[in-house]
Amino acid sequence: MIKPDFDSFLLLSFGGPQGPDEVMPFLRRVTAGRGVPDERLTEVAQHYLHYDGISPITAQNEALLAALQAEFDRRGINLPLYFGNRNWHPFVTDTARKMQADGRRHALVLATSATGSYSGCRQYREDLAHAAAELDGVAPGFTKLRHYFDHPGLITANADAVRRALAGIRPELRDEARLVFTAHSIPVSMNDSAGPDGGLYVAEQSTTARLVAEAVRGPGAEFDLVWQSRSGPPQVPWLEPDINDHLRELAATGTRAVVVAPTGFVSDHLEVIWDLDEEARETAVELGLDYVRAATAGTDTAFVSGLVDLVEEQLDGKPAEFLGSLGLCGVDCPASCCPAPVRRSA
Ligand SMILES: CC1=C(CCC(=O)O)c2cc3nc(cc4[nH]c(cc5[nH]c(cc1n2)c(C)c5CCC(=O)O)c(CCC(=O)O)c4C)C(CCC(=O)O)=C3C
Ligand SMILES: [Fe+2]
Repeated sequence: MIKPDFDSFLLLSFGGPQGPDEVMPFLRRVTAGRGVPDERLTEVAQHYLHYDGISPITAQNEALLAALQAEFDRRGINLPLYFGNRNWHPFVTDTARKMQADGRRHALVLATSATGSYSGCRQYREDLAHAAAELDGVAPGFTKLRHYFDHPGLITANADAVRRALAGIRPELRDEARLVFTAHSIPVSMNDSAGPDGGLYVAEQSTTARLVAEAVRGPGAEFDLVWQSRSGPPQVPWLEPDINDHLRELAATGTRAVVVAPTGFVSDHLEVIWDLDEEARETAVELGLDYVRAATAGTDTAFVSGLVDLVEEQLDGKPAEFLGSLGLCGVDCPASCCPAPVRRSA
């Protein structure tokens, strides 16, 4: 295949409400056809309203864009940057229309999910396809960058954050503090069908967690990978254990301190600050655990530089460094990979 001439860059993300009136429309949009019960929506709406209905994710993506722009400038990469979301303004369809009007023909796309799974990879591909289908005339081409769950930039940023978090644990408990990594829970069936051979989501999340734990504490370091932010109807199995149950289990078996690192997310968005800084912290306090939450990669310089390495990998065909052994999945996914779940009504 002839390599396309890339002329633009698109940051593709989830989106979040920017005021109280936007909360319910946003939640209905996210969960349309997904069988998420109304009680769950009402509960999640309260989490957003706790922050005046403003999800931090949009400002965080704008900060990431500015950091990427600075790194592009530093390296002489001359691609204009665009930003679009799946679920809220700026919608990727509107962004694609703007790109078309600006004469852009082929964009490199960075999704704010570092791993495979329907929600984190295939659905973003669908979002791009829908956006292109909405346009009159020739739509820009979109080439998604590979998954970066094992990229040294992401690992370094998270390892530095875990070290800073450990420094916040009482000195006498620091060495014994348990390293607990979290990622978004997904339905077990979604993990079973993730990647060319299934199970890719858990495999990639485990790789990130292991690489970060080993960067901090050396080869063979112990760690736990658990899940947060479960949605869906109660009768459908999702990945377990939940972080709160896990903290109870740890406390019951003698753990006195934990650092919780949400390595499954790239910014401190609402699911991080609510589920970990409010809920899980409260659980930990009740249990008498020392608890410090590590920051996500955000605009960490190692992370941003690593992302730009992925851009350069596409521009000059030079493979970027990666530490894991799961290959370059995320660049040329087979069509059968990470299929959409069966739609259901609430
Ligand atoms: C794998 C994954 C990621 C990580 C990859 C990625 O980053 O893309 C992620 C990220 C995010 N999820 C987010 C928010 C929500 N996710 C929900 C619901 C769901 N998430 C799912 C999966 C994931 N989600 C799934 C399988 C559902 C069930 C409905 C469905 O099958 O689609 C719901 C509905 C209400 C509820 O929580 O029940 C909300 C509000 C926000 C924004 C936070 C903010 O506003 O700052 C972000 C970044
Ligand atoms: Fe989600």
